Amino acid sequence: MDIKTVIRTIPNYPKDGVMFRDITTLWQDAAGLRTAIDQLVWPYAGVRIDKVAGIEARGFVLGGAIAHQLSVGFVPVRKQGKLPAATIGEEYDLEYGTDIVEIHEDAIKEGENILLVDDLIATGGTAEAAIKLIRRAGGTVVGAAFVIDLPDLGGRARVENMGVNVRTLCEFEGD
Ligand SMILES: O=P(O)(O)OC[C@H]1O[C@H](OP(=O)(O)OP(=O)(O)O)[C@H](O)[C@@H]1O
Ligand SMILES: Nc1ncnc2[nH]cnc12
Repeated sequence: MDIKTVIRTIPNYPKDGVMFRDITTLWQDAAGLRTAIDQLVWPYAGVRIDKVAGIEARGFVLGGAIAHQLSVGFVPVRKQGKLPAATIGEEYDLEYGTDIVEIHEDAIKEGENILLVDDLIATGGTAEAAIKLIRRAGGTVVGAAFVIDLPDLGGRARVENMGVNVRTLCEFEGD
């Protein structure tokens, strides 16, 4: 099945000029969700993965399903102030201003292999911050998996320049 055909586009959301790629229409399609999870996971067959890290909020849905499929644990990468125990954080740039993502400081152990998961990569700023966090915690990022790539925004190259292998399932040009 063609994953791209079940991703809905909402023009001018959340603001004028943005073509919002809405993955909820893929999630609500049983075949679409199953296909996306299977296609994201199969390249990592035979690769040692100790945990999946998923980025808030849409990366939680996909990352949770992938962790289950791989029979490994899941680490939430959350926006600042949402995690209850001691955290480490990393700042990243937004279009206007900055934000911070955090993980629990005991979520990843030295030497663990981590697969990073999110729904979409745009500028790559969020993924870059998550990779820095995982590395600071002692983890090795063995791959970064996304359903959607917005290639015009350069995120894939940014993450690959950090030495991380990137897997994406479809591209939307012109964002
Ligand atoms: O590559 P980037 O330019 O960093 O953008 C990609 C990020 O933006 C979206 O999340 P958003 O920050 O909108 O949060 P949400 O999932 O909580 O809505 C998306 O789910 C990625 O996490
Ligand atoms: N165009 C877009 N659609 C959905 N999520 C996004 N995150 C950043 N850009 C996006």
